[in-house]
Order: sequence, then C-alpha cells, then structure tokens
Amino acid sequence: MKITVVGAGAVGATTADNIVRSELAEEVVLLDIKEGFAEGKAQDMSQTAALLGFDSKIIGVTNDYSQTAGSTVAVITSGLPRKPGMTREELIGTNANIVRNVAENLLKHSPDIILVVVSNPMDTMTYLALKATGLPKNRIIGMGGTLDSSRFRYQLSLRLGASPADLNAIVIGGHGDTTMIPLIKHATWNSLPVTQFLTDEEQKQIVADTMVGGATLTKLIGTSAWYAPGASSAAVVASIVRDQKKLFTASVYLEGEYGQEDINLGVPVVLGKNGWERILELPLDEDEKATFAKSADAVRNMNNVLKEIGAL
Ligand SMILES: NC(=O)C1=CN([C@@H]2O[C@H](COP(=O)(O)OP(=O)(O)OC[C@H]3O[C@@H](n4cnc5c(N)ncnc54)[C@H](O)[C@@H]3O)[C@@H](O)[C@H]2O)C=CC1
Ligand SMILES: O=C([O-])CC(=O)C(=O)O
Repeated sequence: MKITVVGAGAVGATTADNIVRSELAEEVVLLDIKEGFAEGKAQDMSQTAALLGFDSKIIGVTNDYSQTAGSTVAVITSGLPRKPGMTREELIGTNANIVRNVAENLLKHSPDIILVVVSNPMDTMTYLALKATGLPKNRIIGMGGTLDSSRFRYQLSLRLGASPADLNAIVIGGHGDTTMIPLIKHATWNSLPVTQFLTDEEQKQIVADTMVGGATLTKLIGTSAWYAPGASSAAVVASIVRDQKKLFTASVYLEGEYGQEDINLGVPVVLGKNGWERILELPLDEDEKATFAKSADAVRNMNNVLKEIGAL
C-alpha cells in the first residue's frame, strides 16, 4: 500500500512521520513544490528507522505526481499557514488554487484515491476538492474535528484532573475560531457526564478555550500548530487504511443530514476502507441546532468566495 502526503512543511512532515512510525503503509510519498525540501525531510525521517525499528519506506519528491501513482490515501497539507492575529479564512485566496491543483494532480495518477484535506480554511478546501475532482463524496474527508475534539479532551483533562484518554468529547461544526461547536453536554468521563463535575463557569471556559485552541498556539509559536494536527491526520488515515471503523468528527458532504445541504461540515462519522462510511445523527437540543445552523451559514459564505475568486 502507498500513502501520499502533499506538503512537506510542519503538518505534512509530522503526518508522514506518524504514518511511517505506525507502519500504516509499505511506502509513503512526501511531495512538495519546494525543490529538494520533501527529499530532505524524507531522508531525515528514513534515518530514524534504525532507531525506531519501522520498515515503511518514505521517499520525497519535488512536484512529481507520477511517484504518487496507485496511492490509497493522500493527505493534502499544502498551502500557507496563518500568522498570529489572522483567521484561517484569510488563507483562502492563496490556498484555494493550491488545493484545487493538488487534488486534480493526485486524482490523475490514483483514480481510486481517498483524499484527506487539511489545508485551511479546511471545510471550504474540502468542499472545493470535492467539487473540483467530482470524486464520490465518501472519498473526501476534511480533517479538523478530530484535532478539535482532541483539544477539547485536553482542556477537559486539565480542569477535571483526568486522563485525556478517559474522556469522550467531540467538536462538530466548522473548523474555525467562531464556527466550532464543542458539545460539552454530550461529553463523558468514562461514561459519566462531565457536566456533573464542572460548574457552568468552568464549562463555558473549557468551550471557549477549545474554540481558540489553534489561535492560542499560533500566537505562542508564531505559526500554526503541527504535532496534534499531524497526529490527528495520521489517526484519520489509520482508521481508513486499517478499516478500523473509528468514530471521528470529520468535514463531510451533507445532503440533508443535520438539516444542511451542499456543504462540508464537521459531523461524527465512521471511517473505514471506503472513506467516511456513515454519518451519525446526534440528538441536538434547540440551542445546539441553532449554533450548528449558524456555523453552516459562515462556512457557506466562505464557499461562496470560491466562485468570486474563480477557484470554482
Ligand atoms: N485542518 C487542520 O486541523 C489544520 C490545518 N492546518 C493547515 O495546514 C496547512 C499547512 O500548514 P503547515 O504545514 O504549518 O505549513 P508549512 O508552511 O509549514 O507547509 C506548507 C507546505 O506546503 C508546500 N506547498 C505550497 N504549495 C504547494 C503546492 N502547490 N504543491 C505542493 N506543496 C506545496 C510549501 O512548500 C510548504 O512546504 C495550512 O493551510 C494550515 O493552516 C494546520 C494545522 C491544522
Ligand atoms: O490554527 C490554525 O490556523 C491551524 C489549525 O487549523 C489548527 O491548529 O487548528
């Protein structure tokens, strides 16, 4: 099996590193547009094999899509990251053309490919990849909710003094500072509702801190995060290539689910060898439904920009 990662920058290289360490495929191809960059990162990663004991091969290529031929999955991380003070949405002008071009090139060499889109603004980039390639909807997956849910579990773990692994909590909606929806009423600590152990004030703070998780790191680091994004992307790939049927929040094309049409938005899905295989419809209360509809409106506005800038 072959897995391709496009973009050998912070997120792409970390994703590839997680993939080879977990031996998810015999061969991993890392592709970047910057001459020699992916080759260098791949060589560096290959030199950890003797220490870490993995057998996966990783090769780096400069924009040579013929080397990606026959990939089962590709993760698209190419494009600009934000700087402190920016929103993810501000990246659309540069990233839309990159993502469109990359998705089309991948498909030319791997007609059966499943695409995992990471580049921001992620929900809109996932929608663009779907529209540009015409791939069946189940084979286009936006990675954002998996990361946001992991950050939500981190924030809960800090307040509760609990292990993040004991916490079950998901974030749905858009992958934006104001569009994500951490579902605290549904979150559990080994099946006990977390709301039993937190004041209203604490709950509000956890939700707020989760929503700005990416912006907080961008301010601290000077560019956006990569360790948790890379681990999240690799976890999504693992569920697909190992047919694990894990439940993740991912940005998928909605056709009536959650009252939305013609949009990619974060909802709980089962991920397996066919891509996203099933959407789970949660019983949302009226407040949550209204927040989801508002999140969809904001993402739809971004999708409309694709036409204005000629990307669709
Ligand atoms: N969905 C999510 O949860 C997350 C999304 N992101 C997004 O992922 C993207 C990548 O972030 P970083 O890796 O930190 O950025 P980076 O700047 O470190 O890496 C991006 C790489 O893409 C390459 N690239 C640009 N155009 C390309 C093209 N046409 N073909 C191939 N490669 C190309 C660049 O040469 C660069 O090496 C950003 O848009 C960022 O906002 C980042 C973290 C989480
Ligand atoms: O914050 C950003 O711009 C990158 C990203 O999507 C995240 O880390 O959640």
